[in-house]
Amino acid sequence: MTVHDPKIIVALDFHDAAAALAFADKVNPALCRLKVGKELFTAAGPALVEQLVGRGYEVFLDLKFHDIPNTVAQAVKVAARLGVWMVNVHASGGRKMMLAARDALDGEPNRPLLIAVTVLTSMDGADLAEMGMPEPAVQVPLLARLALECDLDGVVCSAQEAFVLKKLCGNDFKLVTPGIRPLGSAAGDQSRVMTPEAALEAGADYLVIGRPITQSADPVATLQSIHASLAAI
Ligand SMILES: O=C(O)c1cc(=O)[nH]c(=O)n1[C@@H]1O[C@H](COP(=O)(O)O)[C@@H](O)[C@H]1O
Repeated sequence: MTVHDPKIIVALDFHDAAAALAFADKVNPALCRLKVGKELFTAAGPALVEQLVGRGYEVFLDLKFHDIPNTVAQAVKVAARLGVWMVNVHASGGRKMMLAARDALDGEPNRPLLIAVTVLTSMDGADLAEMGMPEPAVQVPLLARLALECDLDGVVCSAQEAFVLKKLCGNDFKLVTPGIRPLGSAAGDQSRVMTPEAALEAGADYLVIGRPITQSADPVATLQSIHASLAAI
């Protein structure tokens, strides 16, 4: 099965490079993009990212940078030089941090998409309330507007917020949505979840899917069956 501009980003949350490369060798860049997050990057580092890029994959480097502006700016610049397609920061790092990250990428020959995490999909209203923050329906649009004002390319949010954010931030502002759960799969630690079909219908541009694919008995068949369900929309 070949998919043009695949919407599915598979989260390669593996302990080591061998497991990640074994998965990458079973699928192909026309079928999915790949995400390298904190677990895999801590284990395998930039060399693994470059290997995946070398195999033709568009790689989302998900290290959710959140630090002082200069530190984050330098980190996203180094990420750009690894050849990644997308890199993220935490929107709660604030305007100055996001502007510094954005400026640092100007002039990079291979500028990755720069996106900001709004509220983690593992969190619900009660989690935010005990940190003195409003519910996701309020906090996510607030942080998405801030990211838009800083000229970022989009945000990570729950698909539950996608419909509102597309209206608020416009069609070109990319919505990257984890917390995707096909019917019947366990939510695990995710709180704000949606099925792949509902997420796409709500306006999500990219669906980040990890365990429902990587921990299924046949990951490639699961990925293909999710694609088939999306093609029917
Ligand atoms: O930035 C992310 O990718 C991210 C943001 C967020 O709010 N929630 C979230 O789950 N993620 C990542 O998306 C992936 C979801 O994986 P599964 O829950 O296994 O599908 C993980 O790698 C998370 O680190």
